[in-house]
Amino acid sequence: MSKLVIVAIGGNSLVRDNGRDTIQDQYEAVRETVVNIADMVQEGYKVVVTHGNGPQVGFAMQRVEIANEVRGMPTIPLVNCVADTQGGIGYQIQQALTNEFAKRGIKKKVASVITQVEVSKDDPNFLNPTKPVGSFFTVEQAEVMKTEHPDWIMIEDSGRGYRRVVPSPKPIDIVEKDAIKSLIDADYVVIAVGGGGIPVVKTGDNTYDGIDAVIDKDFATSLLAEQVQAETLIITTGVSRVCINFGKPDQKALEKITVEETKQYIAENHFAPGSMLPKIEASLNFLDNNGSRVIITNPESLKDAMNEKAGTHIIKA
Ligand SMILES: Nc1ncnc2c1ncn2[C@@H]1O[C@H](COP(=O)(O)OP(=O)(O)O)[C@@H](O)[C@H]1O
Ligand SMILES: NC(=O)OP(=O)(O)O
Repeated sequence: MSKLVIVAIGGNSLVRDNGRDTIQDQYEAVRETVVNIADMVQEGYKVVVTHGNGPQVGFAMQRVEIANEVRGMPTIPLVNCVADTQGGIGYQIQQALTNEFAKRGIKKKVASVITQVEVSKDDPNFLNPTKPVGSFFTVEQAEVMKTEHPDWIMIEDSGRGYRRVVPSPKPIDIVEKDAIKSLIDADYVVIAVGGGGIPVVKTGDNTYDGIDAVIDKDFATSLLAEQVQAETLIITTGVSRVCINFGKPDQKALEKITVEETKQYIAENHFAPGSMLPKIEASLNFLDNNGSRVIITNPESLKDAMNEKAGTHIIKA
């Protein structure tokens, strides 16, 4: 049986125009990304796909708020916006992959699983929002947004501008993990934990309720990778390699790093919170829980990265 690889697609890598992309533009970005995933399937890898929703869920929240302000339409809770984006992006990936397989004559079925992810209502991250969502704003635009929306909390996101942040509790369990495993065993390419999963809290034995938050998809993906015993975790994002001194004149791209070196770079603050740091922490979690290797790269480098010709590779020692 081929080795199981989990590929996480970054939400920002599916958006090209900071909130002005049409659905067709978003589909085109998905289509370009799945070409690289189809290459991996064609090479014989068994693949599970996860994806982010940071930009998209922020756009959805804004649509809801504008419809409420302008037309008095009922608001939609954040947890439902997460579910909507999980369905919308999952649909695009599912259709684009199915079409790509048909074009190449690959006999593989694709299925998305609506995935609830359990969190704790006592998670301290509910009191300290850190997950950037929606568009990037200049400092001047951010000031206007804060005046218009006094309840918004905004942070600077990796030198790319200011963004609204929402609470991001840590994932504890994946409610639909058995369904996901069954589909993997039945040889499906499975799309799961979209947008980090729909955040839910346990209300009893096998009962759940939604809670407003956006789970980091890198943490949810690493938990899924552990629960389905994946061998390799690949996180695709906007950069081909992780860097130290990112954005500075002495920036250096990393090709292969050990867990110990990675911990040292974390201690030296090389990875920005809310963007690269969660990817690195999720990678270490995965390696700590029986994962073999992690690759962080951009979608177009996927195939080369599998052959160690691209990407940043994190290994145990
Ligand atoms: N040390 C670093 N090395 C490379 N990229 C970094 C680093 N620190 C921050 N970044 C930024 O983080 C981005 C990835 O985070 P983000 O765009 O939030 O993720 P996602 O692709 O999951 O939406 C990169 O595209 C880059 O702009
Ligand atoms: N939910 C989430 O982590 O999304 P991004 O990958 O788009 O930030």
